[in-house]
Amino acid sequence: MSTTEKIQMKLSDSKSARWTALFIVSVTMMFGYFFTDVMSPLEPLLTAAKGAENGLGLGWSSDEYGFFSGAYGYFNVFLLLLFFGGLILDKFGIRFTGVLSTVLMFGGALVKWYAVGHEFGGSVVVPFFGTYSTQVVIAALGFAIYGVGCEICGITVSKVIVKWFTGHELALAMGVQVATARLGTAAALGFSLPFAKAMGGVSASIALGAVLLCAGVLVYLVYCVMDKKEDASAAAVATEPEEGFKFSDLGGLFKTTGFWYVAFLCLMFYAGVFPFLKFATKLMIFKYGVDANLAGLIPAMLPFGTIFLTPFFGSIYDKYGKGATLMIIGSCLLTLVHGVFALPLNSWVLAIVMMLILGVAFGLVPSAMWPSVPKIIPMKLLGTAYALIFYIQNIGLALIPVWIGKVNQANTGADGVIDYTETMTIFAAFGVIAIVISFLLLLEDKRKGYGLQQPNVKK
Ligand SMILES: C[C@H](N)C(=O)N[C@@H](CCCCN)C(=O)O
Repeated sequence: MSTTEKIQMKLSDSKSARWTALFIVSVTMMFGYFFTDVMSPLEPLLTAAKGAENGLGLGWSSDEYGFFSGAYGYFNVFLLLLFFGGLILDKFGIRFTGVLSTVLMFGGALVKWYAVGHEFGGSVVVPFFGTYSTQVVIAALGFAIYGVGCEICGITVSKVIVKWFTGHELALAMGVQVATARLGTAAALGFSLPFAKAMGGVSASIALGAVLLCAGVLVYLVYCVMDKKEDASAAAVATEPEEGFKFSDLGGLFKTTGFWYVAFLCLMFYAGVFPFLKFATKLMIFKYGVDANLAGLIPAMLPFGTIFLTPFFGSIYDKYGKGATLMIIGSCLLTLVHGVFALPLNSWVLAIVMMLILGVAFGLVPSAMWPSVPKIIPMKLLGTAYALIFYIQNIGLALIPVWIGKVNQANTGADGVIDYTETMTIFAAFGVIAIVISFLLLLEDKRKGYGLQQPNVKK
């Protein structure tokens, strides 16, 4: 049999097979993203006085809400679990790590659901953070466990996509996966608050998320069957044995400057998006005077825009290249939007326009950044590389909500209204740093020839 005939036998060379694999893992991630943001639009209820808002208020402070929101990243960052997750992925493979991570997500969700649905007396001192009510601390514990699962699942899915799409439509596939995930975020931002109100409790939205995560475990098991078939077909056509992961290879990863630029761009860019979303619903109410029942819909526009734009920009990158340029433009837009949010302009129309522009930025940077990683780092280290990037990003996801929660608390007037000028200036500053890093990445690409400005699809 000729080599060409052998290559055709690989399962991932079948267009329908690789897009089916992508669809399956994307659905698992979508359920995860729903859960990640299911609490964001509930901030007005969580921070309303106990029993207020038709008995739905939980009486959390802004500081407690910030502590809880950051919990997603605590175990990933402080216990280094995400870093170990990357090593587990490279060592034990996609099937084991994927199942482990989806089960962790589901388990963490159950703990959070239990915490929010029950009354606990007293408070707990959390070293270095502050003193929070027992309910907040247990909910944060559940969210921290969930966060470990979700992040490890994220790096696993990234590796799945690189495995199936290298040499094909890699950036488009990553864009489609991210777009599907954004559907989950949009659904959470748009429906979580009305759902909680209709069902008579905040915990109802969390329960819905937990049910979806349970389905996510089952969906991933279906992917495992496909993955096994792909491995069998790849082994049948392999001409050379694939080089395995060795701990000694990590040195090369640490010495790659381009890798660090991507990691810090990721930290700064995502610091300006995900933590912002956690506070955006209340921003719309207090700064732009939007009705509390509709306020979640404006932040929900952000992920909706990216559903179309991320695959669109991904296919531009696949066909025409210019990955570093796309990242620079995205970082500039992020800065513009947060800069405008910091200004004393209170029109809700402006808020909507800015949210749409942020959606463009949020389409541009992820569509170019994630497919650029395999151009800088070899496949055998990809799990660890994605894990380290996610790790550094999680430092921001863990600590920035805590910081913003405290800033909002400090800027809350006697009437309970928050002045968002300082908060939004902080977010704008993240954008400025992202611009600088993305230029450095472009220069490094010119120096090292990673091919970030080159198309991904091989003609
Ligand atoms: C939150 C998570 N760590 C993250 O960064 N997610 C990215 C998508 C990563 C996909 C990589 N192939 C996002 O933009 O949501």
